Amino acid sequence: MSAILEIRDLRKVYDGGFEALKGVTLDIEEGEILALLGPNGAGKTTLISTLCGITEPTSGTATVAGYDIKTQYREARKLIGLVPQEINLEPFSYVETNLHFSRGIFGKPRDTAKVEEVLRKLALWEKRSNRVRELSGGMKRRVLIGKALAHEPRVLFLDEPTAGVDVSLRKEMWDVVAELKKQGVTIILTTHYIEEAEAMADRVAVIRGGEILMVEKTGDLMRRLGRKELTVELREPLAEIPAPLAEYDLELSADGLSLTYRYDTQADRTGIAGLMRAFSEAGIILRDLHTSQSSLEEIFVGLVEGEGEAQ
Ligand SMILES: Nc1ncnc2c1ncn2[C@@H]1O[C@H](COP(=O)(O)OP(=O)(O)OP(=O)(O)O)[C@@H](O)[C@H]1O
Repeated sequence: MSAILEIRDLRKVYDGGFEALKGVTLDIEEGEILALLGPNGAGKTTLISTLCGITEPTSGTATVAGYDIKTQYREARKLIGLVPQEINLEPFSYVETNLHFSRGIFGKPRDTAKVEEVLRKLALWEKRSNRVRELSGGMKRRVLIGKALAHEPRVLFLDEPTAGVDVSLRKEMWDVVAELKKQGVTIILTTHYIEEAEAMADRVAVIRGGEILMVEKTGDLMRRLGRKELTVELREPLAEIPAPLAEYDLELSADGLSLTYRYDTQADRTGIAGLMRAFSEAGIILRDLHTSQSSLEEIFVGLVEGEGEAQ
């Protein structure tokens, strides 16, 4: 896979001096779903708006399929579809008309077959002749996605697709996103919910205070989320991990004086009792023990705190 979006040291300082993006660098692979996870005010919308050309970056660069978002704005923007957070549809407009109109804005010729394809993909074909006001909330959100897809973009931004929607609608949205991924669309979605990132995303980028704190595959992230570390200080240094301890996930420090054991707090058994027995059988004398949470947990605790402050 190759990167379709390359973001390099992107900064945004708003008029008045507030620095909303502090040098964001990120690559997004073609066909992947990336969740941008962060508390209120983290800079998620600013990042999306900057990439879509709604907000000017103060410095740094970004390219979409090689096109620079500033110097080759038109080419770059054509490749992007943006689904905003708010439902901003004209209530009396017809579903199908919205999609035709959207294609027109991007200078694409009228294409009934293409619009039909998008409407079918979003299970909206039966509703094509309905007015927006006659649709359910979930359908309206799908029309927004349809509008964003009508000009055949390669990258789709979904800004909080499920903010304020009920559980069944949230699941419906997850299914729509999964279907789009199958069709090869690259998707970047913003969310406050770890659960949502887990359900949809291939990778998660955590943003806070205008900085990307980490980017990681969703599966790895979830595995690490429930993990803790036990550090065992030894009286005598070890040259290597002794054979009786080989079955445990242990890491020996460079000075040989401490061993770190990672365990899953959500597992039925942490394995600590067995590990302690193995230490004793191997004749290893312990000086001290302490546990710590993995840094990822700290990041998430920090995120939750950040969210609390903003509300
Ligand atoms: N036009 C603006 N002028 C000045 N500051 C702004 C402007 N737009 C956003 N900000 C500030 O930039 C920071 C990032 O805002 P942004 O909307 O990007 O965050 P977000 O992560 O999308 O938050 P939310 O989850 O609440 O939508 C916030 O502190 C916000 O107040």
